[in-house]
Amino acid sequence: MSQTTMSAPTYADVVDLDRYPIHDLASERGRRLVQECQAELAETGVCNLEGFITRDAVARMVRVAGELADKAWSSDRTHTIYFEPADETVPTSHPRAHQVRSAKHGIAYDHIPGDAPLRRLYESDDLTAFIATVLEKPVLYRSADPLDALQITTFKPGDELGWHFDRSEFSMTVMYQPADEGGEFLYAPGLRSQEQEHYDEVEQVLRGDTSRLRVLPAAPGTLAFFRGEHALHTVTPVKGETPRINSVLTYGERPDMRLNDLTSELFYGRTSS
Ligand SMILES: O=C(O)CCC(=O)C(=O)O
Ligand SMILES: [Fe+2]
Repeated sequence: MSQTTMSAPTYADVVDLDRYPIHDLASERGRRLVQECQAELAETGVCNLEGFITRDAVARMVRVAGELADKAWSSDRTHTIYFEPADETVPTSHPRAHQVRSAKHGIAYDHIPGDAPLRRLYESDDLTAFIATVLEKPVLYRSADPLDALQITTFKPGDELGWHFDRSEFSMTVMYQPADEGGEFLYAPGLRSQEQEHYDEVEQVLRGDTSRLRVLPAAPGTLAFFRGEHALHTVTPVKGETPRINSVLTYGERPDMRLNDLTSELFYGRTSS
């Protein structure tokens, strides 16, 4: 009797594969998972997969973050929501001139050990293929940025991430430890598009209009993905004692995607070029 053997994925201990069979997308359950994600993305602008990362992998990543704490770059700076220099030709209330504050502690990709659970998952082609399938992209690439492709971020009390559009097309976030209070991911899905900047709508959000905003649920082990290039988003200031710890995994449709020097200096204190 012949038997088909499939070798276990290199990230089999990292993902709850019974619930989220990203190693077997062609199966009926795999196809259903893709369809559910697509429906959620279409409806809410985000696909939020609770319990995607195993409890053990979450605990190990919290440990890795602690062990690498002295490698983290601590930033506390203002910047524009586009991560570009402020436009001095427009009024200060205009989105191109508006300044926000970001303060966080970022451990760059090149510091994360090769055997860390999230690094093994990020570097697996299965995860990239899963996202590409959900987004109906014929091809998708992991970021080519040696610092920003994958990182671990700690937000301590008072830290926050100001309103912004991502420089990368797609991001995934993985939550390891939410804050007791604050540290919420707020977003306005599809606020701008490839064709249109929608400055008026952006300015309304920056002025405090909450009508377009959604909150992303953030239990430990949740993996979420969204089009951060088009959704204006923020992480609200962390309150209480527990630091918020998560990772961002970045992707693009081009194989050569990297941060601009301004953003790299801001979040890692160095550039990779
Ligand atoms: O920490 C988060 O939940 C989001 C991070 C983010 O938006 C970013 O790094 O660009
Ligand atoms: Fe972002």
